[in-house]
Amino acid sequence: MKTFEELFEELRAKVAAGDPASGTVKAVQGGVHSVGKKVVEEAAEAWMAAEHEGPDRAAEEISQLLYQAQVLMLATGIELKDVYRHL
Ligand SMILES: N=c1c2ncn([C@@H]3O[C@H](COP(=O)(O)OP(=O)(O)OP(=O)(O)O)[C@@H](O)[C@H]3O)c2ncn1[C@@H]1O[C@H](COP(=O)(O)O)[C@@H](O)[C@H]1O
Repeated sequence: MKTFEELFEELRAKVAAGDPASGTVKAVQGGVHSVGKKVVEEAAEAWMAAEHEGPDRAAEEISQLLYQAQVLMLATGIELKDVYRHL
């Protein structure tokens, strides 16, 4: 189990190091347009799971949505504090 902040730090470090085994590094290299499509895809899957598949499946899809949101932040050069100041 990991928190939102712990996941972001893990992904940030992998991107900074250019870890060749990391799917996140590949996704960030694919650019904002490609990552943005994954955000929309996971948002739709989270919605469908919440409406039709129950809370466990919804939680799983929401975790993927949060992950893709973090990948979008990394692809855009946005840090946690840049987002948090809007909350
Ligand atoms: N939380 C995630 C995570 N959620 C989703 N994904 C990836 O995002 C992609 C989602 O693509 P798809 O929509 O095709 O997923 P899917 O397999 O069809 O599943 P569904 O959405 O249909 O349920 C897949 O490649 C997943 O592996 C994730 N990849 C990584 N993480 C975390 O990020 C860490 C670093 O990962 P790497 O960068 O790969 O080392 C990992 O340890 C995990 O903690």
